[in-house]
Amino acid sequence: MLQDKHAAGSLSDGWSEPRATALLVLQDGTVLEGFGIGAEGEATGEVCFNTAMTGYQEILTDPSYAGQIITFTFPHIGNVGTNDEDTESVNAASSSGVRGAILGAAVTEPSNWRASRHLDAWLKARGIVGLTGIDTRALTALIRDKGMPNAVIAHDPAGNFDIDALKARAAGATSMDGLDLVPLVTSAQRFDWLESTWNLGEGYRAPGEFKHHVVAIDYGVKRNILRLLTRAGCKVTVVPATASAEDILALKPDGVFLSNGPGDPAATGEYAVPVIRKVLEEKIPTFGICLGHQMLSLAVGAKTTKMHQGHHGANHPVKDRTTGKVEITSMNHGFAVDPATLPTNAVETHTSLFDGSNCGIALTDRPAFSVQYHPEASPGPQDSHYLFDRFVRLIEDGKAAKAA
Ligand SMILES: NC(=O)CC[C@H](N)C(=O)O
Repeated sequence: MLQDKHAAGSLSDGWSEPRATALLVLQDGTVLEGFGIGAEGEATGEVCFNTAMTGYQEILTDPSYAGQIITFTFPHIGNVGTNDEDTESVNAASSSGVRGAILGAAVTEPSNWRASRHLDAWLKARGIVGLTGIDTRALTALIRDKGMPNAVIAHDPAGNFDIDALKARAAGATSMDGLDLVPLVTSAQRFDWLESTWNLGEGYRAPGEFKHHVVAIDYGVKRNILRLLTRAGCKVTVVPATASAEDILALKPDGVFLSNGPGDPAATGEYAVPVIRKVLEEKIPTFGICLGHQMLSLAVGAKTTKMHQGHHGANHPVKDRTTGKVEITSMNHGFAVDPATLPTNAVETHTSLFDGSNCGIALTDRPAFSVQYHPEASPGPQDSHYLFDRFVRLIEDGKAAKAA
């Protein structure tokens, strides 16, 4: 299993191995040696494992990972480099997403026609501290057994580390429980999403072609969600997580979207729930993804709990109980809605086939539904794109009912 060469505080045996330029120090005092990549310095956060085999740039730029360090179970990360399109964060503040990256194999020279930058330089530019050469299988097994630990990654090309101090910082790191991390990643101001540069043909809509107006509450929204809402015919206005219900209603939305985002949903719910309750009172069609799902669930009175190891990957099977169909989904969450706490006006529509956890709800007395996983994927399979059409149908039904 994991070796702790540093139990006695010495850095290496002094002659047989190249000197470590980065250390991963877990809260229980376990120390793993590796080679630093990306930004130098230290990163502290909760370590979770992601099992996706592709899409590392989208994963590393998903604002939902703020406050976390990702260990990739797929060993070869970085071999297609990075590019200018696969960034999921929407605004500059979202560069404060994931804090650290743990990789198995050393990063090779990029080999892909889209690559514009080596992963190492890209990580450095985004301030993400990384290390390679870690036994990520053993680390994943440890997380599976003990849950997601807090940890510090320290990267120093000279290999000078104060191990006792690092151990103390890892042990003293703030728990994710109770942390509202949305302020780190939400947009500072309202804006209309009119990204034209992504368009490569199919799905593009010029501003005049939009059929519906959706207000997206930005708890850390991913770019591909905005793209898919746009593709479904919606003009999207993104508002900060702190926008009041009055601000949102003044925009006269046909639908409201509750985005994904980082941290403990219960903490964000303190200010998000009252806003969502007012939107629901107005019977505005509402769709939530991940943190947005947790916010809708909290708004109707359900509870969220912290998961043992969370779900982070691109191959999670989920059953849509309304159709009986199984979809392979993209997931990234460390908290879950406790289905036993759902009120009678909320039904569980989706369930994880890995562990039976709640993956979606729909309200019976309001036009609102949400899913715990990421139907926009990015990365991941596109099985769940149908949910964007489901949202648009809800909007169209709402408009038809108003007109009648
Ligand atoms: N992707 C997300 O929106 C994550 C939601 C929440 N921060 C969780 O970990 O459960």
